[in-house]
Amino acid sequence: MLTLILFSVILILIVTYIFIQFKQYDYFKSRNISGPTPSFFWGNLNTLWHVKSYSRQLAEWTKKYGRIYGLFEGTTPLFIVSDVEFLQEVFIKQFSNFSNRKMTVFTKLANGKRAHLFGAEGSQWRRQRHVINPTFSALKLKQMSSLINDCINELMKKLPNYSETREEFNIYALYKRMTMDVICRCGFGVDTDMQNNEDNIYLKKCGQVFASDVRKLPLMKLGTLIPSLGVIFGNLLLLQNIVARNLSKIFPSSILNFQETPGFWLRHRVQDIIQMRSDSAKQRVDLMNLMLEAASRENIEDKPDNDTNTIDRDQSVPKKLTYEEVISNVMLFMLAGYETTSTALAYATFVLANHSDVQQKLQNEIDQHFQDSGAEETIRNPDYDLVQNMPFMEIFVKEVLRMYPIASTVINRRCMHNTDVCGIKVTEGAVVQPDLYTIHYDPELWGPEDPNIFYPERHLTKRHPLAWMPFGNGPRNCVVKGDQLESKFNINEAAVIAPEEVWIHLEKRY
Ligand code: HEM
Repeated sequence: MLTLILFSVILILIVTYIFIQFKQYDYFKSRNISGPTPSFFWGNLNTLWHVKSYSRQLAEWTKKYGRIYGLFEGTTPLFIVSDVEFLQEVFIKQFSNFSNRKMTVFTKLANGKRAHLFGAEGSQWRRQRHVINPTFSALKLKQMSSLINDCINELMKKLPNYSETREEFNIYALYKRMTMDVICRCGFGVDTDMQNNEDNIYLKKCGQVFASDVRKLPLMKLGTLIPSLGVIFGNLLLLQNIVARNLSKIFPSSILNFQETPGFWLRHRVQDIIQMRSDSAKQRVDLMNLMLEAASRENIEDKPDNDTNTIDRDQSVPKKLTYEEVISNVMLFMLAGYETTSTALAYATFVLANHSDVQQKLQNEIDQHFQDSGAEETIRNPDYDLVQNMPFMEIFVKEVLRMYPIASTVINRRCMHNTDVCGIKVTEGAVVQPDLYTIHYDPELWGPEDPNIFYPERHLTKRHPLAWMPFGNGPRNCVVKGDQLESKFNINEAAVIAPEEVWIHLEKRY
């Protein structure tokens, strides 16, 4: 009898679960929004996990289903949008309803003590952004110019060898090493020399972090499919790493090769460095120091979310970070800056190699500035102000990132409170994901010149505020501001759309 009751309860639970799942798949139909057919349990993930490019697939579906269509990650509904008015509502006007990103296993894991700016939510995010925003001010970046220039000069020493032999070489690899040196010096406080030491362990570990697509880890996939169990999968991932780390200490040369993931390895190194820096009296101007100045050993109580749309003007937010948060953010800057910036530089080089007219214009502007400034020191060490005064450089960079929006997949917003956007009901938990390729190549937004052509001057015409968003948009955009574009390239996520290699050959001008 008891067996029969138990069996009936389990059966009812399974049937209810299946019924709720099926019902969820009516989400877009009930709103008259079309989209590719989801399959039971997976939603559209089975397709998305197997396509070569997530962003290109979204653009393909936009051609078929229109400017707003629906997808499912497991049972989570995703609005895929290339309608800029809708996006303006979500990213700017209704920011308080859409202040967080899509939930991932890492977001769940990072919630609480360990959260960094990218993953933090609500009032914790607001406090962190309040502290970190000034760290990326023009003044602070200016103070870091010499650290950055040293790394660029190291790269410049290498390039003449290639122009003399006129051999083709993969410049992307050199950019990666240079970018990592910059990040380690500015963010990490370690004077690495990866450009001359290819075996550097930090370079290897960072390379490994990007080589493996974390979204495809089995525990990450499970967390995406069943978000309600995300905390459990996240903690299993953490446990797996703690066990591997301790086993590798006990059996350092075991044939079983116990290893924590590269991300966890990096986190522990950052922890050691922060400890050293906090104990040392020596000061240096870098991102780590700027954050350590705001670090507190005390517990920080965040007030309940007050739905403020502004960050800088809100004086009630405490200007403090915990040590755990400093560690997480140093790690974040390292990962957020490395792949994005080196890839952007690689695309910029690709464009210059293919457009001699653009190359010439940029060269003229640079030559002109150096002639005007005259001083030998400025020529060797161009600073932030000099680079800010180059209008063609600015539109060139903007056009590179319009055609190659490298971090488009990380731009999304999760609905926090049921609301209405442009007449469509969006419920708590649903995600809005812009289809950036369609937006950036939309002739209505970017014409009359063909958006498929590299034409920097198109940025001289005023466009829709949401037509260009390689750094996202609204209060939760990239922490390095738009007016610091060029320094972004100097300063420096598997979400980055990157080429494998960029082979070029150099010729001496004189
Ligand atoms: C070409 C270079 C870069 C590109 C294309 C880029 C792109 C992006 C994008 C698309 C986002 C998401 C924005 C949104 O959701 O609206 C983002 C966020 C972020 N980026 Fe960047 N980024 C770049 C460089 C950097 C650098 C150098 C750093 C720091 C060292 C950085 C730190 C961050 C942080 C901390 C966030 C999270 C902001 C928040 O949630 O409040 N990025 N970035």
